[in-house]
Amino acid sequence: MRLYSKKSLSSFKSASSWFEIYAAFSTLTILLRTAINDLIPHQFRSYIILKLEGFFCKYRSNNKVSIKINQFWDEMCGERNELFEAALTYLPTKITHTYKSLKVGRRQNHKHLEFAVDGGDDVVDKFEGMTLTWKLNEGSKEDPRNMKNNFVLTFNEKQRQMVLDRYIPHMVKTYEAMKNERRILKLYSWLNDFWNESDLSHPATFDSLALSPELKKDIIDDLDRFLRRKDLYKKVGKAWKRGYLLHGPPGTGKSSLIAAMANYLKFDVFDLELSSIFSNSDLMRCLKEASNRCIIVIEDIDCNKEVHARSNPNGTSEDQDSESDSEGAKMKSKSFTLSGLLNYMDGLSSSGGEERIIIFTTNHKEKIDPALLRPGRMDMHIHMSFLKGKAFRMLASNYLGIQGHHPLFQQIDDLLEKVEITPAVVGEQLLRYEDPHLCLEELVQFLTLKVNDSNCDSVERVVFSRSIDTNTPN
Ligand SMILES: Nc1ncnc2c1ncn2[C@@H]1O[C@H](COP(=O)(O)OP(=O)(O)OP(=O)(O)O)[C@@H](O)[C@H]1O
Repeated sequence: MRLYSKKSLSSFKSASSWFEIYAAFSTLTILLRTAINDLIPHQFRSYIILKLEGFFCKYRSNNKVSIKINQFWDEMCGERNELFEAALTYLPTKITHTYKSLKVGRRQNHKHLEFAVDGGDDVVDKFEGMTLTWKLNEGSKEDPRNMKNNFVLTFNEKQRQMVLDRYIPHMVKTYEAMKNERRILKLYSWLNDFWNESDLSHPATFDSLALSPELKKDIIDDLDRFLRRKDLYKKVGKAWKRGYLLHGPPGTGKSSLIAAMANYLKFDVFDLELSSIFSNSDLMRCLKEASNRCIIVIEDIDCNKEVHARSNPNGTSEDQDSESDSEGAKMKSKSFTLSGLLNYMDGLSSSGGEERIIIFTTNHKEKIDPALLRPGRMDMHIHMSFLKGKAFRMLASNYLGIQGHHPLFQQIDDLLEKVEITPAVVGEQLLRYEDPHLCLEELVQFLTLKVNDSNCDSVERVVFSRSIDTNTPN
């Protein structure tokens, strides 16, 4: 019994001493907290906390973090995430020979094989001393509409800022360069209120164009200068766009030059038929919907009634008044005017700040409203003329593989000086035989006939006009 009471007494003592320690510790904590709160300013306290966190983070340096890159930025409206596309293109360049899940394929009409990673294996990339691991998570394969794929990029927590500031931009830049290199250019035509897309398969390049070398150089220099001058355009407050007017007879290569420019710049082409535009707001919408880094082409601008009808306040052409009532009413709703087009050309109605090239073509420059032709709207007027000596050498080189001199060249040059003939017609002649020499001999005969014909024509014309003169009563 005594033993029991001694034991309980000692346990009571030890409990009370624990309690005393706890009470003293609590009091000290409260005192410290009050002192810290009262004496140390708030900003200084935050700074110390930050430093302490940083210090302890060092001991957690192997912590991994991940970022997720979804296929769609906004899944509701199907807006694609370009970073996902960038990763999809970039990662196949980073796989090693041990990678097990590579997909290989070639799209229809594409020149290059394409590679893609799939979710079976991680891709490990090294960049500026960092190791980054990519994993593709594929969504439901049963329902392709619900395929919400994503990439998970895992790296060391310490490198978070480096990844965001340097690695991701590096990946996007590589992707842009690869995209440009392999790109299939697109041709868009405005039909039924939207741009219809197809591949631009026109093979023309500046090398294949028969143009005088000086003109070719001027055009290339002008394009290069325009692309280099983004900052200058911004500084002087001009929209970053350049207008070209291509004029000349049919078959002199206006369309071929547009394709050569597109292939040179790697710009898509938006071909706008003005007769499918019914109002200025239509015009603005379709021009705004054209992507940046593109060439907007308005062909045969001289053939467009609305563009001629600037002086008419309603913007409707005179011919329209003679239309039947219902047709007339429909046409009256057409309020597309030249001034709408001029506003766009002046940059008032353009959207983004990216480069755009606008090309008008015409067979009759003299019929175009001078307002459209002034610099700032049409910056460079390019005359596509009939075929002459220097340009013919290029056709001979491209079509027949004749580099340098050929004994028939001088004769052909002389004949070309006497006749107006387009590169399209001569090109057809050069395709007739496989033997280059035979082709040139036939061309000499063809041109000689043309020269004789044109001489006869002019003789006939003189005779005809004389006979009119003699028949005309005084
Ligand atoms: N300068 C040229 N260099 C090389 N080929 C040319 C040239 N001009 C015309 N051609 C050849 O003639 C064909 C027709 O030329 P293109 O359609 O470019 O002429 P265009 O001036 O646009 O004619 P149109 O005014 O009738 O549209 C082209 O497919 C091309 O093969």
